[in-house]
Amino acid sequence: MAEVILRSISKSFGGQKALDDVSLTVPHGSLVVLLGPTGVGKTTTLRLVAGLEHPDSGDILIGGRSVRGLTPAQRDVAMVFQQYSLYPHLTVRQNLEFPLKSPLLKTPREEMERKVQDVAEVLRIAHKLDNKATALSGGEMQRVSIGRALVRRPAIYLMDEPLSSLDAKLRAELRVELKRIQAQSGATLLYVTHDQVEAMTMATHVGVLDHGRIAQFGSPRDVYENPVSIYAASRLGEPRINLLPADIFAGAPAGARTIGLRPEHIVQGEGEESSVVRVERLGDQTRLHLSFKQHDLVTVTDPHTSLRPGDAVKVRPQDAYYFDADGARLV
Ligand SMILES: Nc1ncnc2c1ncn2[C@@H]1O[C@H](COP(=O)(O)OP(=O)(O)OP(=O)(O)O)[C@@H](O)[C@H]1O
Repeated sequence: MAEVILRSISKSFGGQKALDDVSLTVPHGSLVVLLGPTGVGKTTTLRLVAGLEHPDSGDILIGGRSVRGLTPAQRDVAMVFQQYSLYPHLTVRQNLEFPLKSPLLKTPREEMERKVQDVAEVLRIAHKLDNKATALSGGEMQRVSIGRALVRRPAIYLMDEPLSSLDAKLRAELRVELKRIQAQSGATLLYVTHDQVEAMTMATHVGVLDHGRIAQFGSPRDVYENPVSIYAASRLGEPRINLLPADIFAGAPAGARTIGLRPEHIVQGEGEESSVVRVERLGDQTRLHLSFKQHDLVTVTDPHTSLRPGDAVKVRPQDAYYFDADGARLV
């Protein structure tokens, strides 16, 4: 496993800048999640590290060595794509063995069998080892694709939304498994997702991408608690951060245009009056949709609340964020 460094990477397709001067370090043994909406350059970043694309400028180092000019195989990366890519004519076992059969690795038969069995068990596909890859459900195929990466110990694993095609239960299970495997084995992983729950629960570091630039890089907790901008603040947190005109409450600092309130920044039962629009019971969380001076506010409340639509609730901000007219954080 190795540290991966991107140094001032830029990449355009036609006239369109996909990445604009991106510098990023994926520390040895870390799980770095690239987070951002569609089209910000997440997949392009992975493809550049893998050697499937080449930067217009900048350099990529894996284990301290520039990989310029090296083929994907020479870079020793294992990539899992959003869409499974299996050999359909082979069985699950043969698909999982395939990466170990590379002439470079020369894996002994016994070790290969053990690795395949271990990975199949972790990914809950051991009972399907002798099935043809085509005789699997979509979720099973995706687990085999993840397994094909995990049987190896490359310098870095690159994963592009590997769990997005799985159902919610399996996604939640594999999220925990992948994190456990990574933490136990000390693997280095660069992981792309839209899913903020994956980012919050799996990442050692989060890189928030905004139109081909790194908007913020830090631990998930740091990005959540200390966002540098409205954009970064909006990437994490469910329900999403509430954004209102800064002067809607007294006490906004000079230059503030927007106040950002996460649910925990809204004290209920004190302050100014709002009215309940809806109480949304999600099982593990009860959300309170409020109307405050013509603005919507969403927060969480006691699961046993007796509040009903039309009721009045007092609210006041506590430790809120303030942003300037450009969306940059002030305090
Ligand atoms: N091969 C390509 N040819 C032309 N444009 C491309 C190519 N690959 C990416 N792009 C463009 O580069 C930008 C970044 O794309 P990229 O796929 O990296 O985004 P992303 O953040 O991974 O999005 P998604 O979550 O939808 O996969 C987009 O504007 C995309 O249209």
